[in-house]
Parts: sequence; C-alpha cells; structure tokens
Amino acid sequence: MKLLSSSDPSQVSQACAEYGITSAQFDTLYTRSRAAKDRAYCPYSRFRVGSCILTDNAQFIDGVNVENASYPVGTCAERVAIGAAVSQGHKKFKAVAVATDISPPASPCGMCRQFIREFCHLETPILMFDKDGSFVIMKLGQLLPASFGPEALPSAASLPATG
Ligand SMILES: O=c1ccn([C@H]2C[C@H](O)[C@@H](CO)O2)c(=O)[nH]1
Ligand SMILES: [Zn+2]
Repeated sequence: MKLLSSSDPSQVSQACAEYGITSAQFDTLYTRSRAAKDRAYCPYSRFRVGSCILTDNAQFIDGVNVENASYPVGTCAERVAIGAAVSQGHKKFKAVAVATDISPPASPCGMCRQFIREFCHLETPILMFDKDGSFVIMKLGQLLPASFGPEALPSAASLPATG
C-alpha cells in the first residue's frame, strides 16, 4: 500500500494505466469526491466523507455519509453513492473513490466493501484520497479477499445486477 500524489502527473498516469481508468476519470473522481465531502451530514462524528463512483457507462455519481441521531442508523458515503447510482439505473461500476480529511486516507469499512462487492469486479480500483490529495489505490479483491458475492447464490442468475 503506497501513498501517491495526485498532483504528480507521472504517478497518476502510472496508477491509472495499472488500474484501467483514464487520467481524466481520475481527475473527476478526485474533484467530485472531495467536493462531495463538504456536503456530508455528520454532526455526531464530524468526520466528513465524500464518495464518487464511475459507472460502466461513464457517469459519475456522488455520495456523502449521512448520520442520524440514532447513531447506528447512519450510512457511509460509499453506500449512499452506490444506492444513488442503482436508483438511477446503474448496476456496474468501474471505480469507487472516497475522500476524507485525514492522512493516510481512510479506506471503506467492511460493510461498504461487501456492498461494493455486489456491483464490481474484484479488479475494480478503489481510490482513497487523504486531506492533502494524496491517494492510495487498491483493487477491491485486495480490500476484500476470499469474498462472498452474488454468483455464489443459485438465485443470482435472476438478479438484475448479473442479468
Ligand atoms: O470509509 C468510510 C469510513 C467512515 N464513514 C463514515 C461513517 C460515519 O458517518 C463516519 C465516522 O465513522 O464516517 C464513511 O462514510 N466511509
Ligand atoms: Zn462504510
């Protein structure tokens, strides 16, 4: 796990080539996840999280963490972004970005990793941006090894996500 600089074009282009996204897509994921972070609703933790996901037809959809006075009811930015995307008709994603105000960057929690697993290949890049715009990039399969997914269920063939 290596911390890379998003302001170093050679580090960005090398990472993009390795993980199958364009530099333009990287820039949008970075800009949008950071901007989304400012819209987080997190009066309890004060821990702002923004997410942006890239759909397989090149749409970008944002999410923020949305907390609740009943603490366990709150949801993470990544799941909000994916829920928004699914509600807009997207079910396959090429990249997931998450931005926070800490360094090194936060990585998706276990529940989000499983949620992402439903809609992404194990090779899908997860981009994690820190407070300075430095980033770590890892494949979903690295974040969630030996995972359980929809293909394990006999009923999966009839699920919209896999159909
Ligand atoms: O990757 C993460 C980690 C945490 N959170 C949220 C959940 C909660 O609102 C706050 C503190 O855990 O940050 C996210 O949205 N995504
Ligand atoms: Zn989470």
